[in-house]
Amino acid sequence: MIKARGLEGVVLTDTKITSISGTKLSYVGYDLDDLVNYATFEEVVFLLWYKRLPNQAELTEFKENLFEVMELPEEIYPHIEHMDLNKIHPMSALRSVISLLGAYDPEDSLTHKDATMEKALRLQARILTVITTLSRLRNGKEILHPKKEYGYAENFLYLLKGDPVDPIEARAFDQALILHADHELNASTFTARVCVATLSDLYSGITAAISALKGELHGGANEQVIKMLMEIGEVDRAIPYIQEKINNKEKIMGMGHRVYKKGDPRAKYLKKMSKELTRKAGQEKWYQISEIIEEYIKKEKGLPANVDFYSASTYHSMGIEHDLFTPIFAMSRTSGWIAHMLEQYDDNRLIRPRANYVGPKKLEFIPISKR
Ligand SMILES: CC(=O)SCCNC(=O)CCNC(=O)[C@H](O)C(C)(C)COP(=O)(O)OP(=O)(O)OC[C@H]1O[C@@H](n2cnc3c(N)ncnc32)[C@H](O)[C@@H]1OP(=O)(O)O
Ligand SMILES: O=C([O-])CC(=O)C(=O)O
Repeated sequence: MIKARGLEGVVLTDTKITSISGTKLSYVGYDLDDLVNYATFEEVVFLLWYKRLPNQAELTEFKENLFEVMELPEEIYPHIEHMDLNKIHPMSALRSVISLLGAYDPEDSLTHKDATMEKALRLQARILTVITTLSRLRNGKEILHPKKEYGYAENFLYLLKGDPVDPIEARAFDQALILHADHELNASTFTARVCVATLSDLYSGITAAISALKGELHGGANEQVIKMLMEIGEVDRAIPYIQEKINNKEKIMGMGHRVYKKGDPRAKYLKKMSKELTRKAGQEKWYQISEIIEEYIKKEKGLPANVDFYSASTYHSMGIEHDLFTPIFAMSRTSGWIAHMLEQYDDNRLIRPRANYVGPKKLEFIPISKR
């Protein structure tokens, strides 16, 4: 038996979705740099699911199809209204509501491909509405309805904050969604694939994946980054704060990566966005503190910033609530999770590794009355 702690370096499967080579990242053969500069999130979702870029007519239809199913079904609202949304973390609420949406979605056979793609569309469209609805309800705001003329990123910002949607923010947010859309066999994607490899459905896979993304070693790191920035508060406190953490052998959230040892290719884009948007919001200090931390950790520990690091100050500068950062990651990654689950269905084998037993052996059984 081969043993690899944390499955480091283990190749589970072939994939046609995402490739990581050194510090180069591509989706279905397209360089991330081109996608982030020239594509929209919807084009990337289409690419991940259908393994080719859409033409204009296909993209228009895909966007319309997403829009058509964006509203939440009526039967979901009583469940949400029963949740104490000011106490429950939105990532937990999201996990539960996605599971509920699955309960109300028809249980079609997995061999019925069209039905599976319709489910995929409903999931991608409604995860947006779930997050914005959770936020608006807990803030006592009326629920808004998606607008057909808005793209996915714009609709998210609109449903969250209302009009007007700032075009600079909307483009940055769209790019952030592209940057988070897929990342090969990260922990949550692996979780989704393990789940559906039992021939469970897409909702089960997404619920499982959200659960895995929630942890702070994975997607949950972005919320921890903003928490850290807020604790630091001022530029001159950054170095002493980080030094103390390092002396206490604590991890610095948003730094380090299992695969990228020399740099995460997504981080430079988020860094640029953070610089521009914090400046636009008159909050440049969050970018400055982040940059000090990044340089210090690189020099002292040789660790690069990952995708979660600069997304924190970027989203903060857009006025997004901090506990929505990880749900937003989930919203984007739903596209990649779905792509991977579809790929898993296409060439499925149950995922079932082994464990090396190291506990006690041949113990004498003592009946409960004598223990
Ligand atoms: C979207 C994403 O999921 S990106 C990752 C998001 N997660 C984070 O930002 C959390 C902070 N980072 C980490 O915990 C890690 O770097 C991970 C989990 C991302 C990758 O971890 P692994 O490849 O398993 O590395 P591992 O945790 O074993 O660390 C190796 C060494 O580097 C150190 N290290 C790794 N990351 C950090 C960090 N962020 N801060 C300080 N030290 C770190 C570890 O303490 C360990 O040191 P040691 O060998 O002296 O014990
Ligand atoms: O690939 C990983 O291990 C984590 C990551 O960066 C991601 O999921 O985007």
